[in-house]
Amino acid sequence: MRASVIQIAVNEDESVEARRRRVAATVREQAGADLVVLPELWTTGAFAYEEFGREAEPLEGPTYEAMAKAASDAGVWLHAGSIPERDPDGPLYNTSLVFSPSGDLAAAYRKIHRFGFDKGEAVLMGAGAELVTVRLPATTLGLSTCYDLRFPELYRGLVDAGAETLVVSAGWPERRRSHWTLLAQARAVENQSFVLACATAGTHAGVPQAGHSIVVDPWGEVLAQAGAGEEVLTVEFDPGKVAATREQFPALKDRMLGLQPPRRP
Ligand SMILES: O=C(O)CCC(=O)C(=O)O
Repeated sequence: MRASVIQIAVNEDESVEARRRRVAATVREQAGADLVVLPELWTTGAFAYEEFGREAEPLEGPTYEAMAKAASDAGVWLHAGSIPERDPDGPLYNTSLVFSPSGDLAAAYRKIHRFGFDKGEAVLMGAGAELVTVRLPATTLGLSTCYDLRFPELYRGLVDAGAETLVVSAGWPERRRSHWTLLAQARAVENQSFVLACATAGTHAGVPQAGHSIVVDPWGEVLAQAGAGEEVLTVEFDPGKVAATREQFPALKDRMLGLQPPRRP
């Protein structure tokens, strides 16, 4: 299976519309790949909080239209990263879109863990509540977004739902880059799954982005990692390695569920 992880630079000197056109053209260039992955909130930038409301789109808005067409033009499965979604009946959501090679929407995932503690995304957006997997011909994707990476129980839920390839679409800050690489490898090892983690490059809202998108195999080996700038990371991997790893080292079968909390003295 061939995947292209597109690490987009999100800088303020480019309009959202220009970036949308540029990203669509880059997706089209990936014809021949099985799967293409984009980062989180690449229209606005994950830290450009003031832009969220201004650039929010209905689910089937301009980014949806452009990405659906790019997926079908290239004939690829496209994880189109996330958009600030305006729910007509509710708040904004940080919503990832996955398109099939014919350009149909295969899945939408609303980010469950919102970042910012008591500001930014945590107060501006609503929280998703549903785990999302997507069946591809060769593997099952489990979807997650950025800060989700810090919450291992989400990934266990995805694995229980059949995920074999964990996709993390992110806008991760440079300041915590070491956590990014460490957590991507940890999620791969503990879940015996591939991890495809796509981040942004550039600087927006004064926050330098980490870049360093990464692909990790179910044994925790790094198959490819990007540098700091804009880059397309192309990787070939054997989805059969998930079943082989889980069979040869069946740690997932040794989970002890339903543990009792400690007794009070
Ligand atoms: O957890 C982190 O360090 C970064 C998370 C983040 O930037 C996000 O979820 O947008």
